[in-house]
Amino acid sequence: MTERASIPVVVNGAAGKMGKEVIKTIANAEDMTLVGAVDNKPDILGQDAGEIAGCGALEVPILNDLQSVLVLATQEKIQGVMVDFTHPDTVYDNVRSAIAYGVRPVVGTTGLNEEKLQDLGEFAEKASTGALVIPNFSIGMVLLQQAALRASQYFDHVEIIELHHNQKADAPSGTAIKTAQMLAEMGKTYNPPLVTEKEHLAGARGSLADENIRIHSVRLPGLIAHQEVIFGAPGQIYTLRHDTSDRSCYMPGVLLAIRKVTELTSLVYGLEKIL
Ligand SMILES: NC(=O)C1=CN([C@@H]2O[C@H](COP(=O)(O)OP(=O)(O)OC[C@H]3O[C@@H](n4cnc5c(N)ncnc54)[C@H](OP(=O)(O)O)[C@@H]3O)[C@@H](O)[C@H]2O)C=CC1
Ligand SMILES: O=C(O)C1=N[C@H](C(=O)O)C[C@H](O)C1
Repeated sequence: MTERASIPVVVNGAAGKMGKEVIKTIANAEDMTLVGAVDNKPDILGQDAGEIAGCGALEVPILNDLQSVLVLATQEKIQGVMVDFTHPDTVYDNVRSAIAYGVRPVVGTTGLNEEKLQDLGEFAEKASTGALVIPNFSIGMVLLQQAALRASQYFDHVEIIELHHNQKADAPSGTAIKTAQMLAEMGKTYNPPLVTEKEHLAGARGSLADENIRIHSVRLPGLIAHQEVIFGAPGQIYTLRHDTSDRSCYMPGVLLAIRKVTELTSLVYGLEKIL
């Protein structure tokens, strides 16, 4: 029997909340090998990524130099994959570096706007390198978005509320932005105004996304990640809600993305496109 070669994976943001969960997951995946780990938290540099993630030593030190770690992902039979859960300010550069080294990015980090996504898409296309940008890896969110698209055929009024832990750097969430984009792609403008509104406190009506969809962001300790899409029509409200209680909910999606990206030659945006 021929043995399938293992996919070499580098995790960027290895000491973060998502990075640690990803490292534990890769350590248990038979078809993947963690070959490198990157983070910029000074106190953990040089320490074993598995020990930091809480799954026991993996003989992979956490380093602070993405370029040299990417090289490690190019030494194996199969082209490597970089999983990125870092920060909105750094993700664009990380993805460009990975593609430049021929390492396929699987990006969970939010904050890539349309212009940057377009630019990365063109770069990946030129390099014939697969890349996945996935604002939300949970299956429940994909199902919520699909239900929202169906509801949008019947409701003209909709608003989005996203609620997250208060360590989140960006607002609104990447998921809420993607949900609004998907609703906007249905080819209609929502929420036709009935009155002239005046905000007595700036931001009271949330932020205005594509096609007049408003997004409201809540940040509180005790929350993880939650989203409501609320449709309204005379005499009725239809509410879709997704709640995350543990970051393990993202891991089946992350594993799927690592496997799928090795088959792609361009950039794909959204988990729904690879299910
Ligand atoms: N797509 C999805 O399903 C999900 C996406 N996310 C997104 O993932 C991202 C990370 O989230 P989370 O894990 O909660 O955040 P954390 O802050 O817990 O983790 C991020 C880690 O990356 C490190 N880091 C920051 N900048 C760099 C850099 N330039 N190079 C290397 N390491 C760096 C941070 O170090 P330091 O603290 O020292 O800066 C930290 O250890 C966010 O954008 C979040 O929105 C989160 C959950 C699910
Ligand atoms: O920061 C988080 O936690 C999350 N970020 C992603 C986003 O911004 O949509 C995904 C999920 O909501 C968790």
